[in-house]
Amino acid sequence: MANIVWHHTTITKEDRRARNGHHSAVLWFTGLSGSGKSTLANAVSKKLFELGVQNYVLDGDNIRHGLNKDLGFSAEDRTENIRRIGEVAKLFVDSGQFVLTAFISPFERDRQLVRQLLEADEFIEIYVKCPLEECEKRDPKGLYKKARNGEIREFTGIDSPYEEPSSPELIVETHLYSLEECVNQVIAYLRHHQRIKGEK
Ligand SMILES: Nc1ncnc2c1ncn2[C@@H]1O[C@H](COP(=O)(O)OS(=O)(=O)O)[C@@H](OP(=O)(O)O)[C@H]1O
Ligand SMILES: Nc1ncnc2c1ncn2[C@@H]1O[C@H](COP(=O)(O)OP(=O)(O)O)[C@@H](O)[C@H]1O
Repeated sequence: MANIVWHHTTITKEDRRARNGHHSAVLWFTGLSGSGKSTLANAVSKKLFELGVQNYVLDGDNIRHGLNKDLGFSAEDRTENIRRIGEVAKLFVDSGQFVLTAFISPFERDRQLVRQLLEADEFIEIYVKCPLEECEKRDPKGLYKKARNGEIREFTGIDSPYEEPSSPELIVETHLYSLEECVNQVIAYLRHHQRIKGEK
């Protein structure tokens, strides 16, 4: 970028991690609308909070009301949505915290670009897997019904694609396991890979 010089901060990411007593990373939840991304991200956030792990949830609906309110659901806008969220997530990692992101993020390439923004141990892709039929049955916001009626266009899974992650760190199947079991699977992953302390 012309005439813009990166300013190095006095307090480093390592300083902040040392103060917090834990690693920092992105937990990137991806999946269809209604698969359980928000529910799961918030439940994992609560569990991490109880364990004394600094964390914050970035959620699709909320970000689209503020930072990304200029973006719609065309492929280009979804790509820009994920690019900005990736940059924000990186700032959270730099601040020494865990950041849990709950976005459909339907394109493999966009998720890969976010992964490349971060160090290898800072990006944990969690595929929140649930069959379309089940998501449609849940329809927590009534959006699938609208999409089927033609009231919403370019709806993921109906007339806009979802590309399954090719090699996620974790797959959580919300139609097979309870919310509590899914939370435990995420926490177990973090402990097993020494991202947080504790036994499992
Ligand atoms: N056309 C269309 N397709 C998909 N989703 C739609 C659409 N229109 C509105 N919504 C609502 O917006 C939420 C998805 O926003 P995201 O930012 O996660 O989408 S994306 O990652 O840019 O694809 C999504 O939220 P979740 O249900 O939490 O996934 C929907 O509530
Ligand atoms: N194991 C599970 N994990 C997460 N959500 C689940 C699970 N089982 C059922 N659900 C339900 O599925 C719905 C998921 O909605 P939501 O979290 O808004 O999905 P998304 O953010 O992916 O659109 C909620 O009504 C939630 O109670």
